[in-house]
Amino acid sequence: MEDEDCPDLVPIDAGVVQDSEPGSGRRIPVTIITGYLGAGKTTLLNYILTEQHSKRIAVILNEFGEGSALEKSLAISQGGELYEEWLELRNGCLCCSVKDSGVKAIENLMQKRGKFDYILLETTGLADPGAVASMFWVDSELGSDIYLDGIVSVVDAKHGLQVSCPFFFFQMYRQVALADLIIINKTDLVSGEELNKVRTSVRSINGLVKILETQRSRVDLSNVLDLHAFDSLSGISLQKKLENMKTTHAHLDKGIMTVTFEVLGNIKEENLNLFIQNLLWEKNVKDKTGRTMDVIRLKGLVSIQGKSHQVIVQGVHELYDLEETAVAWKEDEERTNRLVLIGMSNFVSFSHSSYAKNTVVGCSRKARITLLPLIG
Ligand SMILES: Nc1nc2c(ncn2[C@@H]2O[C@H](COP(=O)(O)OP(=O)(O)OP(=O)(O)O)[C@@H](O)[C@H]2O)c(=O)[nH]1
Ligand SMILES: [Zn+2]
Repeated sequence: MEDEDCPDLVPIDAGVVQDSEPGSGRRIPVTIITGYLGAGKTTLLNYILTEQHSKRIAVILNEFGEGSALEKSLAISQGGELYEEWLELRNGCLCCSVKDSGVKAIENLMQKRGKFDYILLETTGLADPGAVASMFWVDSELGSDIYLDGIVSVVDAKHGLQVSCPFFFFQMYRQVALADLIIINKTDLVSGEELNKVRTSVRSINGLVKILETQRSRVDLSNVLDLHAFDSLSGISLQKKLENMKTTHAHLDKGIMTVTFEVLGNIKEENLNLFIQNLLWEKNVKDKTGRTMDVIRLKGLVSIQGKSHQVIVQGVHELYDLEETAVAWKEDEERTNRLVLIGMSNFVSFSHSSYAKNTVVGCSRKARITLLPLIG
C-alpha cells in the first residue's frame, strides 16, 4: 500500500518541468477541434491560448506529413517558449494508427515536460474525427491520464455545408454529426438570411448540438472547455435537450439525420445492450421503410430495471457505453427511455474504407505536438 503512494522517479533531464503533481490522479481533458478547411480552427486555438491565462494547454495538430522518411520521433525545436515534438505513429496517421500510440505519445510527452491542464487537438479539415475521438474515449476507460471532454466543430458561415467533392462533403457532414458544439464562424461575411440557412442545415443534421455564432472564432471559453460531453456529468444537460426535442429531424436529400426514440417504462440492461449492438454492430435495425442506419453518434438517457438512477448512453461509431448518472428517478415519475441517433441512412451512405482506399485525404502521417508552456 505504502509503496504505491511513493512519488514516481523523475528522470534527470534538463527539460523537465516540475510543476506536475505526481500521483495526483487528476485526469486531463482533451477537446477535439474539427472543421472544414479554412473554417477557423487555428483562429479558435489561438483565441483560446490568448484568452486562457490559467491553464497549461498543449496543442496537438494532426497534420499532413511529409511521408515515411520522417517516420520517427523528432524534437523540432526546444528552445524558447515553443516546444514541438513529432509523434511516432507506427501505423500511419493518428486516426488510423493503433489506438494506443497517440495517447501513449502524449503521456510520454507529459512525463518529459510535466503535466498539462488541458489538451486541444486540431484535426485536419478532412479527417474523420470519429476515429480520433474513439481513440481517446476508449483509452479513458483503461485508466489513462487523459479523457475525452468534447468535440467542437467549426463551420464556415460563408461556405456553409456546401462542398462539391463527395468525400469532402461526407467528412464535413460527419464532423457536424459528431460534434457536441458547433461554432458557425465568419458571421461577418454573411447576411442574416444566409446565416439562418447555415444554422438550419446544421440543425437538420444534428438535432442535439449546441450552436454558437462567432467572428474570428471569439467564443466564451466556458462553452468550449470542460464540456464533459462524454461522461455522466453531461446527464443533466442532456435531459433538458431531450425534453425540448420531440421532433425528428431528417435531412432527407442527404440521408443524414437525427432520429429520436422515446419509450416508456424500464428496460432490461441485456435487452438494451442487444438493441444497441444490433444498431451499431450488426447494423440490422431498420426503419419503417426498411432502411438501416449508420450511426455516427448516439446519446440517450434510459431507465434500466433494478437501477435507481438514470443511465446515460453514449456512442461514437461502433463504441458505446452505459453509465449511471447522479440523477435518481423520482418515486412518482414515469420512467422513460430516450435515445437520439445521429447518422446516415444506409441508402446513401459512403463507406470510409472504400473512399480511404482510393484517397489519401483524411490520413496524415504525423501529428505534431506543440506545447505552449505557459501563457500568462
Ligand atoms: N472574415 C473572417 N475571416 C476569418 C474569420 N475567422 C477566421 N478568418 C480567416 O479565415 C482564414 C482561415 O482561418 P484558420 O483559422 O486558419 O482556419 P483553419 O480551419 O485552421 O484552416 P485549415 O487548418 O487550413 O483547415 C484565415 O485567413 C483567418 O484569418 C472570421 O470570423 N471572419
Ligand atoms: Zn486516417
